[in-house]
Amino acid sequence: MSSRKLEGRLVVASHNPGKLWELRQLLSPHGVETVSVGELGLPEPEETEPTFAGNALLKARTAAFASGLPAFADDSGLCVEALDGAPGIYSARWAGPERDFGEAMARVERELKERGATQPFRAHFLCALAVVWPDGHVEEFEGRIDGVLVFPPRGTKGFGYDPIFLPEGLDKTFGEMMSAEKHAMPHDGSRALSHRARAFQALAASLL
Ligand SMILES: O=P(O)(O)OP(=O)(O)OP(=O)(O)OC[C@H]1O[C@@H](n2cnc3c(O)ncnc32)[C@H](O)[C@@H]1O
Ligand SMILES: [Mg+2]
Repeated sequence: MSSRKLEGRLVVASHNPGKLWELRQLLSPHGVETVSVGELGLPEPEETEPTFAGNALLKARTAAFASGLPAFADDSGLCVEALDGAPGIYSARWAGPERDFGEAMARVERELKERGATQPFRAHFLCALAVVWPDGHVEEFEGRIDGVLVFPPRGTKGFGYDPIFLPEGLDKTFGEMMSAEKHAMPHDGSRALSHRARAFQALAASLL
C-alpha cells in the first residue's frame, strides 16, 4: 500500500490506440482525468531497456518530466514458451513499422513450426505498469495471464496478438471477447482476467 495517491490530471504515456482505450476504460470509474502523450504532442521514446518493467518506467519517466504531471505507462507483450519467451519485449517491433499484427502472428506460427514445437503452444501475456511523478517518485505493478496459442487467429476484437491468445480455462480468444470481458474488474475481490487488468487491480489497490 502506498501513501502516494493518484490525484489531478494523469498523463497516459502510450501511443497505442488499443492500449490507450483499455487503460482509459480501467481508469475512468475512478474519476481520474487523463490526457495522452499524443494529445500533449509528446514523441514516442525509444524503448531501450531489456525488461518490461524497465521500458514502462522509461516511458512514464519521460512523459512525467516532459509534462510536469504524474504519468502512467504500460509495457506489455506476448511471451511464447517454445520460443524462449519471444517476442516478449519485442512484441510491438515484430509487427514492423506498419504495425502489421497479421504478419506478427504469422511470424509466431512460422517460428513455432521451424522449431518443431508441438501443441499446446503455451504462452503468457505480461503487463508492467509504472507511475512516475514529476518529483521522481515511482510506483510499479505487474500482471500476467497464462494461456495457449491457436492458429489460425480467431476473432476481430481487441488488438495486437489478441486473436491467437486463448486464456487458460476459457474457450474464447481475446480476439473473440468483448473488451469488457477481457478487462473486467470483478467487485467481489476475485482476480481480473487480462494481464493489463490484473496489473491495474494491483495499482488500484495501492494508488486509487
Ligand atoms: O509503447 P506504447 O506507446 O504504449 O505502445 P506499444 O504498442 O509500442 O506497446 P509496447 O511497447 O508495450 O508493446 C506491446 C505490444 O504487445 C502487444 N500486446 C500487449 N498487450 C496486448 C493485449 O492486451 N492484447 C494483444 N496484444 C497485446 C501489442 O501488440 C503491443 O504493441
Ligand atoms: Mg512501445
